Amino acid sequence: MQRVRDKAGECIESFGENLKPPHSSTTLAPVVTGSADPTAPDAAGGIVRVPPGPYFKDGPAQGRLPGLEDVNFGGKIEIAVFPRTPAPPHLSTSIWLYDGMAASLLALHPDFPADFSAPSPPRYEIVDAGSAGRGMVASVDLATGDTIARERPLALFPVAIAMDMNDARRVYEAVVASMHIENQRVLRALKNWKGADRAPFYLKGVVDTNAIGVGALPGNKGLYGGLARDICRVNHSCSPNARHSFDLRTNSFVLRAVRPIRKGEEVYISYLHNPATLRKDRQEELLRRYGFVCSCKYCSLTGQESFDSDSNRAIIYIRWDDRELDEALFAQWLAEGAPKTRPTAFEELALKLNGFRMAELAWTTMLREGCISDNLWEPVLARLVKAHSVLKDEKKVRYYATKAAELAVAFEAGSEREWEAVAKNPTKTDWWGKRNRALAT
Ligand SMILES: C[S@@+](CC[C@H](N)C(=O)[O-])C[C@H]1O[C@@H](n2cnc3c(N)ncnc32)[C@H](O)[C@@H]1O
Repeated sequence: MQRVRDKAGECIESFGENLKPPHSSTTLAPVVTGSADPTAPDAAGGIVRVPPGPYFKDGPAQGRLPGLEDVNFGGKIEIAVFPRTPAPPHLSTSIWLYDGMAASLLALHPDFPADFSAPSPPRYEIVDAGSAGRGMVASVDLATGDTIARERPLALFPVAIAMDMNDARRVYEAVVASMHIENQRVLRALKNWKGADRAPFYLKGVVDTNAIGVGALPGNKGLYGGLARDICRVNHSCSPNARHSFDLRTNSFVLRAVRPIRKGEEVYISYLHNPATLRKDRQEELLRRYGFVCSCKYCSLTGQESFDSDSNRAIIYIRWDDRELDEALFAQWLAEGAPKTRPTAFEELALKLNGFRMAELAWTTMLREGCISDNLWEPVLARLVKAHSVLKDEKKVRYYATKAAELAVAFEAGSEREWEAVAKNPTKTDWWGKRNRALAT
């Protein structure tokens, strides 16, 4: 993993550690360089080594940057502006690339960046969000799985960079200088919440504060992060109502609702590795990695409510960690059926812990806590659909399969069609009536 080091060799924390898993990376094709339109930073859109120019300077930047040629750490660095034809600022992205990466990118996606469509009219507004600064609110009612925003990044950067800090600063400046002047203005408006003590230089502070996960790009294993005009304004919640992803082919961030969001409600994503952890651990992680004290609804709870919230997170966390045991218990429940007589106190506990009840507990806890775990929703809903199929409860099978279909869209699981088919024909699954014994409740 590459890391920024300062002169003394000290490792400087890099941004974007919350980034989502890498995209598939593959190989090669040449990139055209040059510029046809002198008013655009790189109208030809291929690789250019851009002039150093002071970043945030008014006026287009173009041409070659002699001063960057000696910057060569972990491979040669190039700065590419895409697309290759003149594009309006909101469709133009500057990318910090290492040797061979542009060719790899174009080999994988020769039409990179492919066209995409964003919801029109827009479904959000950027507003003042109080102590958290600016934030995004929904301007229409949104259902689970709905696309809230789709946006091309202003710039993409490697998450961790191994080079002299002053060299790193020059490359950052060169990336910004290569950006369309309007995009430089947008970048200038983004906040640096890191402060001098947490970022080695101002621009890195801006990137570290605002970058969103992209994953790995073809031709390099390192993770990338990107800045975007509006999606960067989405604040964090430990119970987020939205989730973002990056679509490499179209070079666009996608923001989707993971539960219904009402018009006027703020949109939140999670910056955490795993939001299903205790409040003090979440707060510690956010402070350490992002330098802010979380003021989300769940971190602001006090007394019994805060205790209950921690208990809910523990249930979600444990269930996530406990898949194998869960499977064994579910198999046991299937094989043995439920007791037909009223259970004793001890048996009642055992009944609560069977594989079916565990799934119910995990699902209702996730709903109560507003925290849909990305690793847990599908196995849990699959379990509930199977269990209710076995019990021939058509209504419940339909309900849980519909929830799964919606979440499959929100989490881009690719299984929405299968879930829709189950919801449509609950009695046709291979689990229907498989265990022909009633569950005692
Ligand atoms: C990616 S920016 C989000 C947009 C930012 N609010 C703005 O004004 O541009 C991340 C910064 O927003 C603030 N922030 C985001 N979520 C927060 C939360 N739950 N509690 C407090 N501050 C938060 C922090 O200062 C954080 O460094």
